Amino acid sequence: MNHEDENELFARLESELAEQESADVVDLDKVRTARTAPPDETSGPEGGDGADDGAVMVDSPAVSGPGLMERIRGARRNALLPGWLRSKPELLDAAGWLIGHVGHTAAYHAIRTPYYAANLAVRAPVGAAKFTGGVLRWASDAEGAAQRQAAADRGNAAVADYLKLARLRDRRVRWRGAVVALSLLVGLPAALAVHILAPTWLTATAIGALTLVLGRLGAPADRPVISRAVVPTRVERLTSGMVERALGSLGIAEVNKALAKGGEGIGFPHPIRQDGPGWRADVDLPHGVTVADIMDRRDRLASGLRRPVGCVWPEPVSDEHAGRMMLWVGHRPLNKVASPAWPLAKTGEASLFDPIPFGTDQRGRKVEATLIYDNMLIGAIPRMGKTVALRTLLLAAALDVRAEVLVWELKGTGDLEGLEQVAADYGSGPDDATCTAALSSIRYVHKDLERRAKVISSLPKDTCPDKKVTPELAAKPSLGLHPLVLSVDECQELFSHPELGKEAGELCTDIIKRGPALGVILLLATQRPDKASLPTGIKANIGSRFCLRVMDQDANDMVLGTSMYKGGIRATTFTRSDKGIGYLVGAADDPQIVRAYYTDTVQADRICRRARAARIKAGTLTGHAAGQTPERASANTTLLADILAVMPAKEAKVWNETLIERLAELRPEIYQGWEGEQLTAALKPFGIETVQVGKRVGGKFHNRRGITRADITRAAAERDRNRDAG
Ligand SMILES: Nc1ncnc2c1ncn2[C@@H]1O[C@H](COP(=O)(O)OP(=O)(O)OP(=O)(O)O)[C@@H](O)[C@H]1O
Repeated sequence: MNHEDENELFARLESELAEQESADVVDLDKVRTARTAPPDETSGPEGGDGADDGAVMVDSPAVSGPGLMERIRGARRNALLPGWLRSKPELLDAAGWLIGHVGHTAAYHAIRTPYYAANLAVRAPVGAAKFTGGVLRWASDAEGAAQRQAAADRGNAAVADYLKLARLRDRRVRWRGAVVALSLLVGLPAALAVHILAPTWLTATAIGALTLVLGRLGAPADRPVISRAVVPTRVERLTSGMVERALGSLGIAEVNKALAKGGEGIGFPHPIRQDGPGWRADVDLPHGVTVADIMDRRDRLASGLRRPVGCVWPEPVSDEHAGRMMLWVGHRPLNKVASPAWPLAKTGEASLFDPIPFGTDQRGRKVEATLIYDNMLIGAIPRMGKTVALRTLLLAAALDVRAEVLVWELKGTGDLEGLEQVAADYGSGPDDATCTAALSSIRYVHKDLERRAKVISSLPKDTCPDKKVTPELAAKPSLGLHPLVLSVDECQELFSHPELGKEAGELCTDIIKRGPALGVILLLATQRPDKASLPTGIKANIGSRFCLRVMDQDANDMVLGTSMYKGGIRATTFTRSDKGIGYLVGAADDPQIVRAYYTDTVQADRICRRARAARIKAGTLTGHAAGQTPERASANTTLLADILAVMPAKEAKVWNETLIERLAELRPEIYQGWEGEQLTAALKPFGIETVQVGKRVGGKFHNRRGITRADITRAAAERDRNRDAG
């Protein structure tokens, strides 16, 4: 393009730009320069305006991110001492193991000492012969015989060598013979002198020692006299190669691609190290692979590592990216490691305001749970350890003398019967009567929420600044703000009850929502964590969850919370023998794998006797345990009066549905939406049964469930009598 062309182009450009409404001012010199300058790497594909704005590259060559100080401040500090030295239980565990190991070895050999002695005595003659033969061979320079023979066999060519060797032998035999002769000359009379002059014990010790030495010498190399007290199991050290090999065996395409590239995609941000009784590897999985993908294949990973499944525990690292995996490989399967005793089993009291010992993690470290301001749901398939875990929490509650404990065990096997001696209310059985009583107990707790809320709101701000129960407030019996623990084992029996379930679910949901600040703790255990047996409100609001083995994703998420399965927290990976082992969510920031402490019914009974004695001393034994009628509440204290109000005296019997319609008109806030079964259940605690009521409607005769007015008046009179007497 010549100069004229260029001028024409810029003239046109100038006029076009002048026509634009925005009338942007363009620096023509710059545009000229841009045309003549070499193409700028930073300009975008559109050029034009971009040249002026200085388009930004997607990947800036400039170093960005936190500065030096920020990086130094954000750096992770390694612990001064190894984990096992900082954790008392781990230290005690290690010390206990060492003492046990040494003790076992000593006892093992002590028992076998007579056998070892006899064995050595039998072998001593062989040993003596071996010793004599050895001395003779040494004195006669037998070790050089082979060389001398070889030199002799080579004939004249090796005469000089032979003569040299023969001279060497003569010299050796001469001085070695002298040593032997001298030893005999001094040794034999010395031995004789010891035999005659020394006390018997010294002679016996000398003969014993000689026998042992000769016996040891006489033992064949392949049959040692002393057998091994412990056979160490060889645990192969975990290496990055093993981890990569195991990951490669999972059939995950991204991992295989990363490994095919030479392992570039799998990283190890920290060295693999010993962590408690196992190895810990921090692994950066290939891009796009999440820890959940690996956890899903835990059994295959274990196979790839050539370790039992119970030894292999991959976990996400919550404050890292989704591909950072903490792989812990134990020396022994978790379910084979002896479970430590519950720390409060023999002595001690508990405070529900402090963390209470609940179990241990894979590394044997104590895991605690704080019950106050919280609730807990425990779920699993049958026989995995729900009741045992619940019992541990209840035993801790029993050991806090301030706590009022209400125990409902709806299986009927008496797994929690030890707690009857401390419980303010107690019941065992899956029958309707127990479920009804449990519901009354729940109503009592629910009603108490209101009282507690009123007490707290009436307290001055300096006594109760956070508007919640504190240990100081709980210690004042006049306020009635002590911890109130309500537990329902096999709660599915109640929640899926055709008549009682709806009300129980609603009340428990309310207790879960309002109870924590008011010192009310709800503990639920279920073996059927499904929609029908676990009201949504409970599932959504419960704070802490412990999920032992379950069979599918739905049950997992029902207990642990929505999306836990997707996040890799999968109680489905536990095996049949992982009893008492589960995911504990909510007790700490991250989900933890915990083996709950195990206490059997005999131990539980003993602990409860201790707790009862402490409660008697503190004057806090109440209700059922104290032989009093437990405090329970009926569905509605005004129900009887309400029914009498809507059922005129001339009407002897009325259908449930008609009664509900009238009640709903009277008090819609209470009775709206009630169903016939709910009314039946609400009347049960008063001892009122529904009956068949026949009625003609539109010329047709209908028979439906209904209520007799006489029953209501009788129940109301009885209640009033009791009230007056009380
Ligand atoms: N923490 C534990 N450590 C070792 N073994 C345990 C542990 N918890 C439970 N077990 C074993 O599992 C068995 C069943 O426990 P538990 O009765 O608590 O199960 P469950 O889930 O409540 O059963 P179900 O659903 O039938 O009531 C116990 O008898 C015990 O042998």
